[in-house]
Amino acid sequence: MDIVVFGAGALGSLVGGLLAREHQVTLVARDPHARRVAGQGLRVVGELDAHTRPRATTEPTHEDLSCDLALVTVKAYDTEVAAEVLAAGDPDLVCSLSNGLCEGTLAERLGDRVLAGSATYGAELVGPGEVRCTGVGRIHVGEFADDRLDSDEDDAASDRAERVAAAFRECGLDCTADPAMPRRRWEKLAVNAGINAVTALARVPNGALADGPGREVARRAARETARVARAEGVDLPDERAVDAVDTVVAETAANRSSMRRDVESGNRTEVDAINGAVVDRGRDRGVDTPTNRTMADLLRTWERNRIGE
Ligand SMILES: NC(=O)C1=CN([C@@H]2O[C@H](COP(=O)(O)OP(=O)(O)OC[C@H]3O[C@@H](n4cnc5c(N)ncnc54)[C@H](O)[C@@H]3O)[C@@H](O)[C@H]2O)C=CC1
Ligand SMILES: CC(C)(CO)C(=O)C(=O)O
Repeated sequence: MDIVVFGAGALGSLVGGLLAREHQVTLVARDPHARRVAGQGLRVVGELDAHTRPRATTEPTHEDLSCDLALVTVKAYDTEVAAEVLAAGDPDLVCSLSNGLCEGTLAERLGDRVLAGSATYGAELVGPGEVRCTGVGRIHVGEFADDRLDSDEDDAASDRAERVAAAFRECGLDCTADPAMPRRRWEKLAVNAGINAVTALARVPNGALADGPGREVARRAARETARVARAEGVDLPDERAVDAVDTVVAETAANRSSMRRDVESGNRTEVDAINGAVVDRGRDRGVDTPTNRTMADLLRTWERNRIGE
């Protein structure tokens, strides 16, 4: 496959670097990372080990963007720009692995070429040209557009999702084509809504939510997310969302969540696409989301002061 990875920071470099084992991959990244990858290739260290030679550029051409698959791995708040740039090319398929509900923004410009995706691999950029795998996880891809989804969730995944998953597996990535991506996206949103904001605000590792008051706040945020999902027609029971939070807390106990890392390094967070999205969609559907609203307000207060508005 001819694959473009748009926004090759930590996750995009890990996935793109591994995909370059078998496919023609172009990383769209920023310098000095792009320059180093173009010159010396990309090193994957940590829990996985690889040295591959994807192409890398800061300014993709129309030809670069006319590929079989464009993987979007920018932070959620950069999705609109990613959609705009990709729409100037001609990718056959586009799939976001970002957290938050980013597919709608992509579909506005790229239509039914958009697949939904989610990733639980852990990645950190060590420096230019080098990415560390901090956790071997799983990738799921599947249909996003309503008119392409089968009503029976037990049905097989679509052919095009199967094709993408097979291309990932060829390179050693654990990837499954999922016929029930809407539920998976909302379940992941519940996990992020529960864990990320609480750990960022309380400055604790994920494992601190295994018991005590932090656990209760995370569970409340996840239950609210499940209620909004159901109001949108997605079958996500409260217990399933809460179990997902508990499982990820146990599996990533020693991790600093991405939102905590953002806050501790003074960077913008993805709160708008996570807790903010739960609040906004809840408001549209008449579902109250007080826990998510409070956490989103607190994080936005921090963000506004960080950038001196
Ligand atoms: N890092 C991880 O372990 C995981 C991350 N995610 C999600 O994946 C997304 C990406 O996360 P990270 O890779 O950690 O973030 P990151 O900040 O390391 O990577 C995003 C990259 O996109 C680049 N970028 C943005 N706009 C660009 C443009 N117009 N042209 C070229 N490059 C551009 C940025 O420079 C940055 O390097 C987030 O939504 C995150 O929540 C999901 C699962 C795991
Ligand atoms: C799953 C979790 C919570 C792991 O830390 C994550 O996705 C994140 O930190 O953004």
